Amino acid sequence: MTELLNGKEFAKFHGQHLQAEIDQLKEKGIFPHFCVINIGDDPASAVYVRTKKRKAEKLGIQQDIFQLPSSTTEAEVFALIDRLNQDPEINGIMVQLPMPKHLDPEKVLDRIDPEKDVDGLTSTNVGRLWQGSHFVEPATAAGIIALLKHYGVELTGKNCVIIGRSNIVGKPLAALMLEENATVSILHSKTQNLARLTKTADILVSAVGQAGFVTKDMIKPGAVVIDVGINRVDGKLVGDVAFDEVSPLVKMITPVPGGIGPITVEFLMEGVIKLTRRQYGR
Ligand SMILES: NC(=O)C1=CN([C@@H]2O[C@H](COP(=O)(O)OP(=O)(O)OC[C@H]3O[C@@H](n4cnc5c(N)ncnc54)[C@H](OP(=O)(O)O)[C@@H]3O)[C@@H](O)[C@H]2O)C=CC1
Ligand SMILES: Nc1nc(=O)c2c([nH]1)NC[C@@H]1CN(c3ccc(C(=O)N[C@@H](CCC(=O)O)C(=O)O)cc3)C=[N+]21
Repeated sequence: MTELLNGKEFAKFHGQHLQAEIDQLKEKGIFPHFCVINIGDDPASAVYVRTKKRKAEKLGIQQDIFQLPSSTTEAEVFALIDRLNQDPEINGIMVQLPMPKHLDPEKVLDRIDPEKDVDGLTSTNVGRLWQGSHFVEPATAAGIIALLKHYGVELTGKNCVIIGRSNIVGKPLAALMLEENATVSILHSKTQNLARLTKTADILVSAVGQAGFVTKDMIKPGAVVIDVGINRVDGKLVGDVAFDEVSPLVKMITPVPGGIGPITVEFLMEGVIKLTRRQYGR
């Protein structure tokens, strides 16, 4: 029998622990506060920003959303980030991706104080991640590891194959999987004979962004499949995995929607709380 890894439920479960932590902080007079900067009018980003807002509201985390026009200059974004970096009331900052083409995402993200970097995407925090001295992790990667542990999936010595090498998903997940003693392969658009490699996966993660990308001929029977992809097909939300043909072959699989998406949002909030604790701990 295939087990469905229910991200929505896991996020709810995890949220209860997080809520208790937030309540404790509030008793001490500490009110976690984070900011989302969204530049431009990408429709998907608008949805994610709203989802984060709802989640933060539910948990009682204070938050400000800065909606900037797509014509925003680098100097203007820097000025805003600098102001938030210096504001002692603000514990976490994130800049929604993608940003307009004329802005250099690496440069913009690097303007964030690493101590307030909720996404863990500043070069300092990426370095710490690969060094094993990290205090905040990119939310999707952290959430995937937590989900697998929650469902009792063994990672030590397992072959983990990740399709996609983005800074936001593929690379950070590879770092965390290594830390969990998995043997990691990262596949991308120049990889030859993809299926030969995906068939070695005990844990297969797809973060490509193409509906129907992972098909049954790419699967080792009994594998655990994590579908990070978010694609809209005829107005419907689907992942990268051809779910109907793949799911009967596997031990466990995440659905889309209701899989990694809700977990990502949950772990972004956890990032805010971790950073808040750290700022008050010093
Ligand atoms: N559920 C969630 O919480 C989240 C979901 N997402 C979703 O995950 C997906 C990936 O996002 P993100 O990581 O930002 O993606 P990017 O678009 O930055 O990267 C996609 C990756 O897929 C690789 N790729 C593209 N085509 C192929 C191919 N034919 N064969 C093998 N590899 C290929 C690319 O390779 P190359 O590097 O060579 O170009 C690249 O590394 C998207 O659908 C996004 O919406 C993203 C973040 C969070
Ligand atoms: N700086 C930055 N950090 C991010 O973490 C970040 C980002 N930029 N840019 C875009 C990606 C994507 N992402 C998702 C968040 C929530 C869902 C989510 O909640 N999905 C729901 C469905 C939501 C819907 O209905 O559209 C689900 O899968 O069930 C999905 C994807 C975060 N990202």
